[in-house]
Amino acid sequence: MDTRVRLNSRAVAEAACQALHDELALETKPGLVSFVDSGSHTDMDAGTFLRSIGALRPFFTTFAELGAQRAHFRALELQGVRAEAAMLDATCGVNTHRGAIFILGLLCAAVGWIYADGEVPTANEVRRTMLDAWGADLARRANVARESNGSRAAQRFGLRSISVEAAQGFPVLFDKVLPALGSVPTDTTRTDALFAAITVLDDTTVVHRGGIQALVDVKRIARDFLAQGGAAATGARELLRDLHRQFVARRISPGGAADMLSAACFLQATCVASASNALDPRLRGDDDSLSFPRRRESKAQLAPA
Ligand SMILES: CC(C)(COP(=O)(O)OP(=O)(O)OC[C@H]1O[C@@H](n2cnc3c(N)ncnc32)[C@H](O[C@H]2O[C@H](COP(=O)(O)OP(=O)(O)OP(=O)(O)O)[C@@H](O)[C@H]2O)[C@@H]1O)[C@@H](O)C(=O)NCCC(=O)NCCS
Ligand SMILES: Nc1ncnc2[nH]cnc12
Repeated sequence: MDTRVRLNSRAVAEAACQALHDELALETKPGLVSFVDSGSHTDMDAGTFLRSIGALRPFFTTFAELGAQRAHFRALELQGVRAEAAMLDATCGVNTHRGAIFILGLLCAAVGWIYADGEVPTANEVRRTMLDAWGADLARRANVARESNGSRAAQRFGLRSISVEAAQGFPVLFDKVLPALGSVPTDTTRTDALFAAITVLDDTTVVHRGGIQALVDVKRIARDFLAQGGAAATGARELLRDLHRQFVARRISPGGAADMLSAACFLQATCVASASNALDPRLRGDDDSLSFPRRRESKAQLAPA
């Protein structure tokens, strides 16, 4: 009997879209868009995000397949540029998911790579695969200045941009946000995971919209929130509503932290705690999905030059 695990790239993409939906659906996120309101944003609402998620689904499928094919970073980059264009097309030019495309694109590709090895992904393995396969390219582009809000803020204040986070293997995501989300995510743990991201992330969206003092303030606010017991504490609902009002009054939106939450939800759904755990049957490739023989070479050797 063939016991190899196979890649179902469409199921990986579905997990990515579900993760984006889970983040959107979480209510009373400070300054962020949900089904309740548009937070600090005047140019987008939940409908804008839903259109964006719908447009991104096929791109996540391709990211997973590119990873399975051991694609060079340049191919991922091109796919990311195309996904951004599709997002802007679906949202009439509004940036809903630029950060999420970058992070989830890399994670989908790493998950695809691991399935192509005939293995079940664990979070550690996803991180290691991403760095082994594309770490050198991520490092090379990490400090390249761009004409973007994020890059300008990072250069001006010496911040850890999304590109630096990626080059270092997303330490905020793997070391802070994913553990805070826990093995059985609930609205309480999703909220705490979001705040865990805010405590440490140099969120350039916050800086672009509110200045550097806003970043200092939101990190302190998030630390205080968690120190008081987080979303499970008595009175947390009221406190969250109050924080939401404060962020909206200052037009602050921690969009980068929201992307970290989506990425953690994706990892939680696609990865097993250890390779011996049972695999979510939806992620098994039992239809026309890609199937690959187990490879023994190192990932670095398999990556095209
Ligand atoms: C590498 C790119 C993602 C470009 O990144 P860059 O650093 O140049 O800056 P931005 O163009 O500003 O985009 C970065 C987005 O990442 C999120 N983010 C911010 N800080 C961090 C951080 N420290 N770590 C991780 N992630 C972070 C954030 O995304 C969220 O906020 C967006 C909404 O913000 P908003 O203010 O409403 O909109 P703006 O357009 O910025 O402002 P206005 O004009 O409206 O006022 C929302 O998208 C959230 O997702 C940052 O926006 C990338 O563009 C790139 O290189 N792409 C090419 C593809 C590629 O290479 N792919 C590789 C494989 S996947
Ligand atoms: N819910 C949300 N609101 C605003 N910006 C975001 N970026 C990612 N998710 C977001």
